[in-house]
Amino acid sequence: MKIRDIIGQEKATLSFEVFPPKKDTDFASVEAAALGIAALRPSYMSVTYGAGGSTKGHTIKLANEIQEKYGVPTIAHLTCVCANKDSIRTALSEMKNAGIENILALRGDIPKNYDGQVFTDFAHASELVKLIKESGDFCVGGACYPEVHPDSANKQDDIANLKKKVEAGCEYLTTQMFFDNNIFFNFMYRIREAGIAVPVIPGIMPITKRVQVKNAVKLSGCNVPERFKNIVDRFGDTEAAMKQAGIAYATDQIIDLLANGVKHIHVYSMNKPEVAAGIQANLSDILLV
Ligand SMILES: NC(=O)C1=CN([C@@H]2O[C@H](COP(=O)(O)OP(=O)(O)OC[C@H]3O[C@@H](n4cnc5c(N)ncnc54)[C@H](O)[C@@H]3O)[C@@H](O)[C@H]2O)C=CC1
Ligand SMILES: Nc1nc(=O)c2c([nH]1)NC[C@@H]1CN(c3ccc(C(=O)N[C@@H](CCC(=O)O)C(=O)O)cc3)CN21
Repeated sequence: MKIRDIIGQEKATLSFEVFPPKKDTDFASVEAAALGIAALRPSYMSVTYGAGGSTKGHTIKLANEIQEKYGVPTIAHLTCVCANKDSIRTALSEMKNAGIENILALRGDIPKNYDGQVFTDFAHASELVKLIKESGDFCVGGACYPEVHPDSANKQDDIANLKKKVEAGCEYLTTQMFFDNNIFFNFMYRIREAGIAVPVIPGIMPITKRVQVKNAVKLSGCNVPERFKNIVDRFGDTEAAMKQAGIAYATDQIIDLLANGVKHIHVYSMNKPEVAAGIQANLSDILLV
């Protein structure tokens, strides 16, 4: 099923993200975690993709299993760093054969210590979006940055580039993580004013370990509010307490978004079924309203 149809319905949606293993030997544990999340029957799940197709086989296998075993629709990420048009066409044809109908078109993170050329046929996700739309009947999503992409000179440029991505055929957007909902609401105002009209799904990252704060900031440049810093300072050394607090913080953010008219929520659940289940349980009645 296409994501545009899932989010086109009246019902609110909650979706979860999983990532494939880098090493073959880790496949079984990741598979168990991903299927544990699929067993919660979220509205859909996304499966990430390593630079240059380094996890291609695992991404496709996980997405296919989630769909076949649990009937949960998936969106496979596809990144164009360290890729060329041929390798992307091959990946798309393998995805199509595995029954994957949705692709999240990303430029991708630039890998450290990569020997080859990082940008060859593609410099931006917008170029990847165009190729995917030309290559078959896929629903294509993309990423957007309420706090501005770290490589962008300024907000205006970033929004102008986002508009190009939508004009290339990107049908909906998922945001980079943020920990202050006001930043999301301001971003929505700015992009709607710029004429970007596609659905935008906030991406919420439950921080359940202290180390994730540093990583989240490094990946996204996101602002960490004082209220959130205090939580990590106080509970970050106690695993169970930090997990509970992280689930509660993410839940609180989600409830505020839903209360302000947002209908669809994506959770960066990071292969943690207990975190996905905790958030889902906290929202069980709220999502029905
Ligand atoms: N769930 C996930 O795994 C997520 C991953 N990401 C990561 O975020 C990073 C960026 O990926 P994307 O957003 O797909 O990149 P993108 O290509 O859309 O944007 C990257 C930079 O290039 C600029 N840009 C985009 N299109 C342009 C154009 N046509 N002309 C000139 N400049 C342009 C943007 O303003 C931005 O600064 C990647 O590392 C991606 O993997 C982001 C969000 C979620
Ligand atoms: N630029 C970018 N790249 C991504 O891959 C990405 C995003 N942004 N934004 C959305 C999600 C969030 N991502 C994240 C967020 C945190 C960690 C992280 O903290 N990783 C720890 C592991 C901690 C744990 O066990 O949970 C690490 O040490 O790598 C990794 C990926 C992946 N996604």
